[in-house]
Amino acid sequence: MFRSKTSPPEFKRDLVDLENYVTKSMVVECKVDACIDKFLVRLRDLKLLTADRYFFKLPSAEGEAGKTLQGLASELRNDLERLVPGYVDANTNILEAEKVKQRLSPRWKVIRNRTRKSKPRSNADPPKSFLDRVLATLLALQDQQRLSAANDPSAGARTLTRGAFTETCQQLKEAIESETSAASFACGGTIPMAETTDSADSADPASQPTSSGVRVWIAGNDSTARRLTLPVAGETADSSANALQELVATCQPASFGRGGEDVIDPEYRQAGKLDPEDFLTSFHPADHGIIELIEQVLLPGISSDTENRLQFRKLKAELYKLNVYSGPSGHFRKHVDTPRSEHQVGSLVVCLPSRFQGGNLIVRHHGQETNFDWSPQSGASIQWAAFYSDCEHEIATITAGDRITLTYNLYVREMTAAPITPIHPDIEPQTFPLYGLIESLLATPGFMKEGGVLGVFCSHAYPHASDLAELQLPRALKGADLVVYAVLKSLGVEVSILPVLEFGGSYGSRNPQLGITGRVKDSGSRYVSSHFLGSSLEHEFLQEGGEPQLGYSDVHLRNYGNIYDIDQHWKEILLTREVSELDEAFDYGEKYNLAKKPNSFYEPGGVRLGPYLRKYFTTDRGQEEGLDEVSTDEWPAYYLPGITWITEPKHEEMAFSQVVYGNQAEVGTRYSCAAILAVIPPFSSRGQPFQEK
Ligand SMILES: O=C(O)CCC(=O)C(=O)O
Ligand SMILES: [Fe+2]
Repeated sequence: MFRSKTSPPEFKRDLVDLENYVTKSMVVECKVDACIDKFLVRLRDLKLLTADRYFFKLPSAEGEAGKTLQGLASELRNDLERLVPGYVDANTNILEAEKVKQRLSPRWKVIRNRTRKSKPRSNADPPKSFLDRVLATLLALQDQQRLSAANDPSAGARTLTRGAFTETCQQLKEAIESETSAASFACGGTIPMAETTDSADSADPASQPTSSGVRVWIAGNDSTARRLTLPVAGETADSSANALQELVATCQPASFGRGGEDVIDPEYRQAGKLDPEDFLTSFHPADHGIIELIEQVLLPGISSDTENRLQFRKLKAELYKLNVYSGPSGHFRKHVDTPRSEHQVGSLVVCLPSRFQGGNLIVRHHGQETNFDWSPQSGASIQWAAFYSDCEHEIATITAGDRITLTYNLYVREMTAAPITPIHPDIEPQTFPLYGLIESLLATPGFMKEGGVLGVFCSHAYPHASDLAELQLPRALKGADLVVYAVLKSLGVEVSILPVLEFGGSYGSRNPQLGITGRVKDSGSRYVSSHFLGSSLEHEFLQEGGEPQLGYSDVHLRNYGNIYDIDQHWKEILLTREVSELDEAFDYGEKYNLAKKPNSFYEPGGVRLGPYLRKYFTTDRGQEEGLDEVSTDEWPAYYLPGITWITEPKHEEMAFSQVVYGNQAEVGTRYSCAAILAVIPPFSSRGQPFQEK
C-alpha cells in the first residue's frame, strides 16, 4: 500500500479505544474458553477423551459414555449461559454448535500440557510460590484495570499520574545503574619482595606482607624437575637468565576458547603455558591474604536474617595455568574467561617478579575500566588482580622481557559449618542510596498502589541455564545485582531470580516510557524485525475504525489455580494470552501521540517468564514444527504482561536448541536472560515500618 511520507495518517481511534476493544473481545473469548477447558478436563479426568498432540475425538453418544457426555454437555451449556449469556442458542445441541466445536481442538492443544507431570523439583522450591505471587499480583492488577476501564476513570486518582510514575521508575533505573558503575568489579595489589632475609621487619607479622622470592619447579621428561627462583638474581644456576629462558622454552603455545573450541591463534593470543600438572610453585595466594581481600571487595555478604547463609560465602582459588607472555609481541586480545563451573565467579592473575615492559592488563565492565600497569615494578614485586568472570579484559603487547603469571579460577563455596564469625564485613543494605529510594517509594501510597511487579535484568552474567543455578544464584550474585537483591530483601519485598526467554528476537520486556525496548544490544542479525507491513490493528482498527478479528496465542498455563473454577480460570487465560500485533500497534500509536490509558496493562508488552532456572538442553522434537511451537512445549514459560521493567536485558545465555535433521541439519536456538523480579504488595498491605521477613 502506498502511503505518502509527508502527510501523517488520520486516526478514527486512539490507544484507549484499542485497549478497551482488546479487553472487551478477549474477556468474552476467555470466558468461553474457560467453560470449554473445564468440559475437556472433566472428560479427560473421566478417561473419556481420545486425544494426543495431533488427534482429538469426543466419546460416542452411545451407552454409558454417551450419557456422561450429555451430562457434561449440559453443564457446559449452564456455564456458558452464566458467563456469556446468549452465546449459544437455547435450542441447539451444544456439541453441534459450530462456535463450540471449533474451540475444542485448539483448547485441548493448550490445556493438554496440564496433564503432563511436571519434573520433580529440587527441595528448595521458592520460585514456585514466588511465581504464584507474581501471578496473583498481576491478576489483581488486571482486574483493577478492567474495572476502571468499564467504570469510573477517576478510580485511580490516588495513584501516581503516569508522568510521576515514569519519573519514579526513571529514578529507580538511575539508582540501579549508578550502583552498577559504583560496584567494584576488579581489585588488585602488590606484594613487595623482601630485600634481604636479615631485615628485622620480616619477623614482624604485623608488617606488610613481603615475599622472599618465588620458586617454580618445572617437570622434565623424566622424573626430574628443574628449579627456577624469581626474580632472577643471576647468582645461582636456578635464578639465572638461562633458567628463565628454559622455562620459556618449556612452555607450549597457549590456546583460548573460540566458539566452544580451543584454538591457537597468535594474532589473538601470543603466550606460552604450562598446565598445573607440569609445574609446582612455592607461591600460594592464601599466604598473602589475597583471598580475604578479594572476598571483601568482590564477595560481600548480605546482612539479613533470612539470608544468613549468604554470610558464609568463601572464595576458593584453583590454580589454572602458568603463562608466559614474552617481548616483543606477547599479548592477549579482548576476551571473557570461560567459566569452568556455575560456582565460578571470577579470575585471579598473579604476576611473578620478572622484568618486562608493556603488558598492561585492562579490565572493563559497563563502560568502566581498570588498568593494571605492572611493568614499572615487574622486577621487584608480585602483583595481582582479580575480577568477575564476565568482565572483558585484555593484555596489551609486552614489548620486552617476560611476563610470567599464575592464573587461578575463583569459586564461591558455602561454609556449611555452624555459625562462625563472618570472615568479611557484610553489605549493609541501608548504606546504599538505592535503599533510601526504594524505602521511600514503598512508603508512597500512589506508588504501585494496587501492587505490582518490578523487573530488573541482572547486570552481570551468570551461568543461569544450569540445574545448579537455582541453588547457586542468590549466593553467587555479584556487585550491583547483589545490592539490588539485598536492598529489596531487607525491605521485606519478595525477590527471586528467574529466566526470561527470548522469543522472535525480543525479550518482550518493554517500557516505552523509559526507552526500554526489551532487546539485547549488539545481538546482531537475530533481531531483525519481521514487521514491515502495517498490521490490521494499526490500519483497520486505529485508522479506519474497523473491528478486526484479533489474533492471539496462549503460551502456557501453569498448574496454577483450579481449572474447574471457571470464574478464576478465565482471568488466568486473559492474563497469559498474547494478543498479536499489540506491541506494534502501541509503538505506532505512540509515534503519532495517540491518547493512552493512564496505566495501560498491555502497553509494556509481555515476557515469557520461566518458573525456575533450568539447564540448557537440546531437543530434536518437532521435525514438522517451528521453533516457536516447540518452545511453547519444551521450555515451560508463562506469558506475562504488566511487569514494570526497569532495565534492559544484558547477558543472554543459550536456553535450548532445536535440532532438525533433514536433507540439511538445522539448529534453532532460543536464548534467555536472568532477571531479578520483585513483588511489590499493594499499599494497604505494605505495613509501616518495614520489617525484615
Ligand atoms: O595475565 C593476565 O593479566 C590475564 C590472563 C588472562 O586473561 C587469561 O589467562 O585468561
Ligand atoms: Fe582472561
